[in-house]
Amino acid sequence: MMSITPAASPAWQALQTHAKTMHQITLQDLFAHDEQRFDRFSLSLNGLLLDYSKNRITDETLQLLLNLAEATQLPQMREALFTGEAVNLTEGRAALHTALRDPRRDGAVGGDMTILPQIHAVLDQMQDCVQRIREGDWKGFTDEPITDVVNIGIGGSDLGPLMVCEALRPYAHPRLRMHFVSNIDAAHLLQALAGLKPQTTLFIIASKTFTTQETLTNAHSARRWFLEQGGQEEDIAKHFVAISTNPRAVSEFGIDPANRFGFWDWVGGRYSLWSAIGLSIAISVGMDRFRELLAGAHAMDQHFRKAPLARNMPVILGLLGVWYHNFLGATAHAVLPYDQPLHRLPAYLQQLDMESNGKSVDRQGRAVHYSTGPIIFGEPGTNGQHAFYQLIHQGSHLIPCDFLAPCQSHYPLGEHHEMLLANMLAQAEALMQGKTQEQVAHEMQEAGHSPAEIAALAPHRVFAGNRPSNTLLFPKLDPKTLGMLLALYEHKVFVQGVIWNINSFDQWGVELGKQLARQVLKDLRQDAPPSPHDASTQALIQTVRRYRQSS
Ligand SMILES: O=P(O)(O)OC[C@H]1O[C@](O)(CO)[C@@H](O)[C@@H]1O
Repeated sequence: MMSITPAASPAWQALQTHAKTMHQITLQDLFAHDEQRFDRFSLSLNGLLLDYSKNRITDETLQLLLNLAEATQLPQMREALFTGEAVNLTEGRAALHTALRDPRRDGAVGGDMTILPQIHAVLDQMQDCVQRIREGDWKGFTDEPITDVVNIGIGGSDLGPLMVCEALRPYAHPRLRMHFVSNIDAAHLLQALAGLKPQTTLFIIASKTFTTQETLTNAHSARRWFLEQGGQEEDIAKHFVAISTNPRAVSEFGIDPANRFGFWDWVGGRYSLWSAIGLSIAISVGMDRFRELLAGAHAMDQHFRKAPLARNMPVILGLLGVWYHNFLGATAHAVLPYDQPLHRLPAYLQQLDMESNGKSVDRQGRAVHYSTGPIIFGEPGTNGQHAFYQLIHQGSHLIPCDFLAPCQSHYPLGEHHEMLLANMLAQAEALMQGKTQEQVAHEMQEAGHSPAEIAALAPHRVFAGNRPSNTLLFPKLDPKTLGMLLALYEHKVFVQGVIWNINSFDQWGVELGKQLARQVLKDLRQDAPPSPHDASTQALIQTVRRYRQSS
């Protein structure tokens, strides 16, 4: 573990010096002088290709970044992650999501022989439930098969399962419709329930803690809806299952203990789709596909654990992010899937990355004096092109981008997919190459513009270029590939957390708002006595009370 801060290490300082020279060199120059650039700066694993050649790096940059990884003890921390050390030190816990996708039914995880049998027992329990639902043997209270599954959860108990169910929709069971309710705004629950029949609906209450306000409130409202629509108390067992580490709270809610799928405190919420939290995924695509998803993640785990740092995909992605973020002044990172089924990937990655690395205190509790986690945003292409790409191309921020696409679509239709891919490749090229004032002037001249028009308009049409991106290409978005992709990002986030010497596995920053909301909820009641708030919050509370009184 680092005793000096990473920024004080010689490796960090060498990168700072190097960054000054790299400010003078453009990507266009780097490509012009190096025909082997793609070969040297690309990696592939089981068909997943990472092209990182369009980054503002040289061999020296990479070497210096690798030195930083060694100086911050990345190899040792990586081993600590896989062997179940308490890497989440503020909560005194391991972060063993990698064990969830370990295919071995027994054996040791860091010396512990109990973990793998427990994981596989829950997978077997899931398999039984999934099979019964998919084959129509899990019957509702009128003896009809289940047609609709409503996952009630939030954060990691929603974003991962929802994103994967959307991504793998081509593999979905034709009878089963999946619904996801996360927001405490009743619009979400009521819209999901509209049109559902209680006798053919199964609710999955997904909450690691089973104390989360949004999930518990939605779960109780769903339970009331079920009873009001004709279900009886004794039918709850057929229509409600829970996924939680908290058996007591599950029983108190009234769910049959046999319908609880457990997991463990060493599974972080945002790393939990591989656990029973993935039940909705398994119901939708089947247990074999769910196991393929796990197998893909496991393949990436093996690669991350064993490949040399210089040829290691998550390490390379993590180091590139550190390079831009800490040495070239980037503050954001765009994730741009050119695949509509991956439309929730950016939202999922927001939690994975920003909840993990949005920290400003290091592992020793000291304030950090360097930037940590970037702002993650994105949308599927080509939609994003017509929204925020303007800023990426011509704005004043440096925003490294990840482009992702399958080369074959599950939805072949005319030339749609070729057009989609052409747009993605063109965007990455445009960001890198840009367009000079001379090129613009020449084009305008050819189009018949006058010299005055050219002088006035050309500066607005110039693209500086030199804007970096990674491209991830794969044959098709199947469960295994998706598993690899998601584990790739998990490990990238881990790598960055190690370099920044922060704990990527806690999330204390979400607590204060939750705590204050309890008091504000009381204060919103019409007859609430005044309680201390700042003038702004006080006035807003009064306004809400006034507006809620008027019809
Ligand atoms: O699964 P739970 O315990 O309901 O928590 C949901 C989410 O809430 C958080 O704790 C943040 O509020 C996330 O980390 C977690 O994924």
